Amino acid sequence: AREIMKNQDVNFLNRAPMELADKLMYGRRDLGFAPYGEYWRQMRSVFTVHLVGNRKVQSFAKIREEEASNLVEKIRGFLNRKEEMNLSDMIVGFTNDVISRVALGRKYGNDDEMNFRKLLVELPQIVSVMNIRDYIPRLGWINKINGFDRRVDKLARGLDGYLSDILHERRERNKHGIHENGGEEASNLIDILLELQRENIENIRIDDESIKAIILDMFTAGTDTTSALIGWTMAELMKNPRTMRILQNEVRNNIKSSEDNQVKIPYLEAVFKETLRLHPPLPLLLPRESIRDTKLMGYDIKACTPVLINVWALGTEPSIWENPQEFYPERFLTESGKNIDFRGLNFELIPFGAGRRGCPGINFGMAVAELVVAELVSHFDFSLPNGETENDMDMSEKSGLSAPKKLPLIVIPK
Ligand code: HEM
Repeated sequence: AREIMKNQDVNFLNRAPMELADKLMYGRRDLGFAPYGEYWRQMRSVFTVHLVGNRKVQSFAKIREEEASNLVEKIRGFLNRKEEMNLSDMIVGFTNDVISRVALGRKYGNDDEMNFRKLLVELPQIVSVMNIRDYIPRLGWINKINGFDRRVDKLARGLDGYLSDILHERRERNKHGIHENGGEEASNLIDILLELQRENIENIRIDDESIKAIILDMFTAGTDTTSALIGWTMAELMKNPRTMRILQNEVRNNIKSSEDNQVKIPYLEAVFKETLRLHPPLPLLLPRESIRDTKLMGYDIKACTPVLINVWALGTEPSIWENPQEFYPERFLTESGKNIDFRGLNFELIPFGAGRRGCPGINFGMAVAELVVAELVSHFDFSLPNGETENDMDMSEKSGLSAPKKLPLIVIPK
């Protein structure tokens, strides 16, 4: 992993071509699936500087907080009824609402918008399917027979229709230069992209298809990954009541002693590192591809060789980690453990990848995940339904490019 993403990063900067990305992301005009080259470089700079840079992530704090409060209120609705609820579905809905508000400046109210929401939820699920045609082209006919091709075409048409309407609507609204927040600064990503398009900043030519593809990136790359992380964190906390109790105490004490909910809680960070170690949302990262012939640890690698990096194996490798299958956040609080971070420098823990093609949305995703988990564990205790205990919990993953929990997490809140 270090050889590919650090020492020879420049030789492995391409993404392996994926048919679904061609169809759904306007011929790979997004960032995540764009082939290596000038267009990718420009979009990467637009993304990291203008869309998910630190200042931007901070400016979306209010949206995160409002949506986390909405989730807490929804869960409160279950309290008196003592009913079980599907926490996994609620987490997916929450993540989607945050990203929709940030990206599109809107939430879903009427039926038409709810249809769009359904498509946005379906998008990352479809993209994460291991498409047989990418691996064994001769078996591609299977996708025609089982209806997969039709489903993808319908999804692409549906998304494009809604996104074109939204672009038109935002252009009309922004004609007078007044943004939703009444200020001069655009408050959502689609407005920022339209502004960049108008002003032709840094000589980057952004057409409508680039805007639509970049917006879809937020949903493909941002929602499934972030909700898988939140879902796994809650599942591991339910499975490990000792850890849940320590975390609840830490969070509740911190909230009491501080007005500022941006404060870092070391135990919460350790819980996230431990979850990302055991359940990386993209266990094989996003497939890369070599851009030229090279020699890798003595082997000859041809140009255009697809590369998969098994970060799940790195996170559970017994020669690196003590009791690797045990959920034990304290390992990240010891003298040696506290220096291990997930930002691409410590190759034993690289759930966000590393190097120039590493995830640009780390701060965005972690800000959403940290806030909502802190809110959930500080407001509620949770138990399992039907007298189940933590030993009965099924912790298997769904298979695909992303790996959320296979069975939904059903809980009773108190
Ligand atoms: C817990 C949440 C997340 C995880 C675990 C995650 C993980 C990853 C991984 C493993 C990659 C591939 C890295 C590589 O090839 O080295 C990636 C790429 C990417 N991620 Fe994330 N991600 C998360 C959240 C987000 C969010 C919230 C956004 C958007 C705001 C985002 C946007 C992207 C984009 C655009 C790329 C492609 C970058 C490129 O190809 O240049 N991610 N992510």
